Amino acid sequence: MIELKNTTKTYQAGDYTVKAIDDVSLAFRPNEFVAVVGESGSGKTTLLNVIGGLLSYDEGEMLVRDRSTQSFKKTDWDAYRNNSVGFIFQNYQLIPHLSVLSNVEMGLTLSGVDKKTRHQRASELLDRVGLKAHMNKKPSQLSGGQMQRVAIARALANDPDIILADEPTGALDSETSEEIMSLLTEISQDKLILMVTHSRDQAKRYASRIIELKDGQVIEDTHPYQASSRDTDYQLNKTGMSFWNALKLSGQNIMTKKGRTLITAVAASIGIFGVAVILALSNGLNNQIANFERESLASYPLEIQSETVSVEAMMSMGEASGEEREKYPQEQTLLTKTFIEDIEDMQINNAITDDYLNYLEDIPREYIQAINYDYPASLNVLTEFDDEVRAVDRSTGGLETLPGKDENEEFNFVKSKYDLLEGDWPADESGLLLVVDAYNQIDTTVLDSIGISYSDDQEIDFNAVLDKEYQLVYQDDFYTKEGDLYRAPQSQADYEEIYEEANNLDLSIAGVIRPKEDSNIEVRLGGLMYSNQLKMDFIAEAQESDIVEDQREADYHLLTGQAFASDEEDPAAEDFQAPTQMEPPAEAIPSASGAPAEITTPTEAYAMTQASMTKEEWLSYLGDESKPSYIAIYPSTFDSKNEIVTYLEAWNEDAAEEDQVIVTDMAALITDLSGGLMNAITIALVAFASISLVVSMIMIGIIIYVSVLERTGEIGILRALGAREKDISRVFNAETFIIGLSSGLLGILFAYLLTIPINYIIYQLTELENVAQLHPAHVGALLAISVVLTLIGGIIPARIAAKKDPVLALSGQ
Ligand SMILES: Nc1ncnc2c1ncn2[C@@H]1O[C@H](COP(=O)(O)OP(=O)(O)OP(=O)(O)O)[C@@H](O)[C@H]1O
Repeated sequence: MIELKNTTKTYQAGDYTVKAIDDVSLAFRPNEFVAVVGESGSGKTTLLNVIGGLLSYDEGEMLVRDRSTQSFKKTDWDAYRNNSVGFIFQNYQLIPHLSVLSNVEMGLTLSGVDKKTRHQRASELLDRVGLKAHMNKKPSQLSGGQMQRVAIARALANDPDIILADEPTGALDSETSEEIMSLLTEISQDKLILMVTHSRDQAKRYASRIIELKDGQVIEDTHPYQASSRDTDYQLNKTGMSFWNALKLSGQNIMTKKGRTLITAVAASIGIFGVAVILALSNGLNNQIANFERESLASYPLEIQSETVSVEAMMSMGEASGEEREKYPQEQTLLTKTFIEDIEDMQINNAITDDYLNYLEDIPREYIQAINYDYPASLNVLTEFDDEVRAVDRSTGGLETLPGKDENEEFNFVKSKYDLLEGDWPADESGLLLVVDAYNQIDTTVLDSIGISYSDDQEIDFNAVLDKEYQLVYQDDFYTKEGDLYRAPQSQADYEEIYEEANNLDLSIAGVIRPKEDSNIEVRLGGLMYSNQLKMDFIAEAQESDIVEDQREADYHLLTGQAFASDEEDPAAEDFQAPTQMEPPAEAIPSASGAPAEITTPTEAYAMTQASMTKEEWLSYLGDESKPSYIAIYPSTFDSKNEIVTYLEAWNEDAAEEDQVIVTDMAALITDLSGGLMNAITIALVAFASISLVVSMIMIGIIIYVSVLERTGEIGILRALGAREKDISRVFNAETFIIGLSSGLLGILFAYLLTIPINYIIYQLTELENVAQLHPAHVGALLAISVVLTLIGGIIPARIAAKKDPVLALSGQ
C-alpha cells in the first residue's frame, strides 16, 4: 500500500538541523490499524505528515501503491491527499462557518463531485458515525466527541486508502475516547489506519501493529510487513475548486463577520462614491450644456466669407515661430518670426461662385430658417439731424440687412426672433426696423449716426422715433461727374442738395423691435435693419450707374485719379493690412445688430480712395458685384445644422482645392471650448477622488490579510483535504470580490441617494432640473473598477495565503 524506503526528513531551524525522520523504511498493509508511539519529539507527527503528503521528504523514497512519489508535482500531492488520505486531528479542525454537512462534503467538493452525490455520500457517513440528526448544525454546537466523529466522517468522504489520525482522542474523556477508538477499529477492517498516540495502553488495546520511534528512527515494529503485491495502476484524480464554490465558501465565512465586512465595504465605497458623484454631475452638466446648445446655439448661423483667416492661423500670431522656443528667455537676443510673410498661406479665399450660390439654394428648405447674404456694396443713406443732413455711418453701427433670401423668409425669421414693441412690420422695402437691446437701449454713437436726438436724462418715446425718415440716394445722384473724375459729397451744401433728389427712395422707421426673451439673440449696439430687397435694388441701380460704368473702363481711381493697388501685391509690402482689418469681427456675429464695418461716411468714403484699394474692391464697394461677400445660414434646429454641414461638406469633397469653401461654425467653436473645459474639470476631479480608491485598495489589502490570519486553520484544512495553492488564493479572491462588489454597490447607492438633495439644491439655485444623473455605463464601469481594484488590493494577501505551509497553517501559524 504505502512504502517508505530510507526516508529522511530534516528540519532546518536556524543554525542547527533536526532529523525528525532518520532513514526510516516501513511498509504497510492495505488494511491494518497501526499505532505510532514514542516520546515527545521522536518524529511521530512528522512521519504522519510525510505519509499524508503534507510534508515533503528530503531523502529516500516513498511509494504509493508501488508508484514512486519522487516525480510528484505540487498538484499531484494535492490530488494524492484528496484521493487517498483522510486526516483526523487532535483538535478536530472543522471549518467553523460551515455546517456539519458542508464540512464533510468539502473533500468531495474539491474533487468535483456533483452536489447530489456529495449530499448523499456525506449524509450516509454522518449516519454511520451517528450524527445524521445534527448535520445542519455548526461545529460549535457539538460536543468534542461529536466533532471528532464529524472529522472521521470527513476523512472517509473520498473513500481514501489511508486514514491518518494524530492523537484523535487526545482532547476527549475516556468514555468518548473508547467510542472513537471502536469506530476507528471498525474502519480499519478495510483501510490502513495510522494513529499517533501517547498511550501505550490504547495502542495495545486497539492496534494490530505498534511502531515505536526514537529520535526519528524505528526502534520497534510489532508486526512488520514486506511489500509483495504489485499494484501499479494507481491513478490520481486532480482536484480543484471552482470560483463559484470559492465564492460560496467565502460568502459563508463573511456571514460570520457581517458587521466588519459592512464597515469595510462602506469605507471602501467612499472612493467609488466620490467618482460616481463627480461623474453624475459632469454627465448631467454635459447634458445641460448640450441642451443649452441645442436651444441657444441653433440661432448661430453657419458663416461663409469671401475672404477669411482661419481661427488657428489667428491664434498663432503671438506664438513661437517654427521650432520650439523658450518663452521669456534670459538671452539678450532678438529672434525673427515670419508671421506676416506666412499670412498669405493662412488666408482662405472662398470661391463663392454662381454654382455655389445655386448649391446653397438647393439646401432642403426645412433645414433652414433663413439665409442672409451680404454684399460689399455700400448704401448711401442720408437723414436729417439737428437741421443738418448727414450720412448714416455704417462703421459705427446702424444699418444691417435682415436675414432672409426673400421677404417671406426674412420676415418669418425676424418675427420668430423679435417682438414688435411699437409700430408695424414693414409693408415693403421702404420700411426700416429699429432694433433695441434687452434693456430697450441703443448706443449713443448709433443714435448719432442714424440721426435720433437724445439727452442723457431723457427717455425717448418709441412713438417719437416711429416714422423717422431717411433717403436712399442712388450712385448717379451721390457722385457728380467733374471732367474725367467724379466727386463724392463733402460739404453740408452737397448733402442738402442730394437729400432732395427726386430719384431718392423714401425710407422710414416702421416699427421698433427687440429680441424675444428666449431667442438668445444678443443685440450689442442696436440700430436699423432694412430688407435685403432694398440692397438688391440698390445694387441693380448701381450697376447701371455712370460712375460704375466709367470706372469699369478706367484704370485709375475715379475719385482721386490715382492708380489702384495691384491684386498681386506682395503681402509684406508696407501698406499691408493686418488681418483684423481684412475681416471686421463685427461681421462674424451678424445677429448682433451692431456694426458691419463697411464704409459710408464722407471721411471713410475718402478712405476708399487710398492707394491700398484694388479696382475690384472699389467697384464692389460701389455696387458692381452681385455676388455676396458674406453668407450666414441660420439652421432651423440644432440637428438640421448638422445636416446642412454635411450638405456643405459634400460640395468640398467634389470640388477642386481652389473651389472649396470653408464654412465657419461659431457655435461648434464655442461647444468645443465648453465641452473641453468640462472634460478637463471632470478628469481633474475624478483623479482627485481616485486617490481614495487607492486608499480603499490598500485598506482592502490589509483587511484581507487580517482575514488570512483568521482563516489560517481553514487554509490548513483545505490543503489537507487536497485544495491546491490556486484554490486557496481563489478563496481569498472570492472574499475580495464580495467586498469589492458590495463596496461598489454601496458607493453607487450612496451616490444615487446624494443626487436627490444635490438636484434639489441645484434646482433651488439655478432652476436647472436633474443636473446630477448617473449614467448606466458609468455605473457598470465603476462596479467593474471597484471589483478590479479590490482584487488588486487582495492579490498579495491571497498569495500569502496560498503559499502558507499546510502543516504550519494547521497549527494556526
Ligand atoms: N517545523 C519545524 N521546524 C523545526 N523543527 C521541527 C519542526 N517540526 C518539528 N520539529 C522538530 O522535529 C522533531 C520531531 O517533531 P515531531 O512533531 O514529529 O515529534 P512528535 O513525536 O510528534 O512530538 P509530540 O509527541 O510532542 O507531538 C522534534 O525535535 C521537533 O522539535
